[in-house]
Amino acid sequence: MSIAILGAGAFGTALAVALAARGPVTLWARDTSWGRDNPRLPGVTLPDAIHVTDDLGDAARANTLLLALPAQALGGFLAGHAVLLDGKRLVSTAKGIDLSKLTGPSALLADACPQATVAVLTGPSFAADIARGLPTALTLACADGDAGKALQHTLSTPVLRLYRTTDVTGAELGGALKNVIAIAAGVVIGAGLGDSARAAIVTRGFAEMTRLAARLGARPETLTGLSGLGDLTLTCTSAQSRNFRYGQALGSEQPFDSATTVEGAATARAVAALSRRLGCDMPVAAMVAALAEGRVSVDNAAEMLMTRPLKEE
Ligand SMILES: NC(=O)C1=CN([C@@H]2O[C@H](COP(=O)(O)OP(=O)(O)OC[C@H]3O[C@@H](n4cnc5c(N)ncnc54)[C@H](O)[C@@H]3O)[C@@H](O)[C@H]2O)C=CC1
Ligand SMILES: O=C(CO)COP(=O)(O)O
Repeated sequence: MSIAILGAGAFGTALAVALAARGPVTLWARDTSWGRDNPRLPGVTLPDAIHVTDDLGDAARANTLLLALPAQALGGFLAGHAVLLDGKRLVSTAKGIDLSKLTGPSALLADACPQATVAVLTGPSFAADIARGLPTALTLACADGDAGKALQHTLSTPVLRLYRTTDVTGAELGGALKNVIAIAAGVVIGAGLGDSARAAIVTRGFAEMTRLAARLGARPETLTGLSGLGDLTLTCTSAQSRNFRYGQALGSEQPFDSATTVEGAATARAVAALSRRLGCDMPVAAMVAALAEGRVSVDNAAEMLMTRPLKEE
């Protein structure tokens, strides 16, 4: 099975390093001027088994293509290149909800490439950890159980352990929504509101993650698995997380580098639109969207969440 990774950001590069332990991997990037040392993943020199190319036609000859692009870039990329990808095994690593279509990456892939086998790779995993060969467990979600099993075997290594599910909706929503809650957790810590408040926002955030996911047809157990609770735990507790750090900057009114990929900001806006459409109450996500757009202050956001009507848990 030949493998290519499309997108040489931190995660695409880290996956290439991990999979190169099993055999040759092609890594496609728009710009390959960095040679064997990708500034998106500092301190890692690519092993020889990775073929780096800026020729998408060359990369797309592989039969398994991992799309490691940000969620808001995926639709535009597919609009330009779907013809090269259709019919392949396509695995998205994007953790977000497309703002214009209000869908996850699997629907974008299926719409653009109707003959492809579509899957999602998600779960708790920092690129730097994967690139260092630290043990990591992820979820491979594919609606076609046999295709999912084949992909699980193709993409697992001794240190990259993939569990599989056919619940693509649940797996990709877990990965997208945890980023929104991680921003909220970062805001709490950045604003000095304390660890107790963080535990509260993460738990209530998880409640609304499961509520929206259930409305969209996800299975509850998927949300309590690696792709949901697992990734929520990681992202809300680690300063390695860009979403958490962005939240910290918002909470402490510090500047944040706008070139950093922060999936949860756009996804919070997408979730706010979805929650209005579905009549599904998502107060933490709504507050993250308002904070990211500068519509409320941190003090107001905390007060608004604390003074909502009292209710059963
Ligand atoms: N970094 C991490 O630890 C993890 C990231 N992810 C997810 O993987 C996805 C990618 O994240 P990262 O690699 O970390 O982001 P990144 O910001 O490091 O890299 C994004 C890459 O996508 C490229 N790109 C953007 N738009 C493009 C387009 N239209 N065409 C071609 N290339 C384009 C950029 O040039 C860049 O190389 C995100 O959805 C993220 O949530 C998932 C698990 C872990
Ligand atoms: O998805 C991730 C870890 O599982 C990476 O999180 P950040 O995008 O917040 O860095």
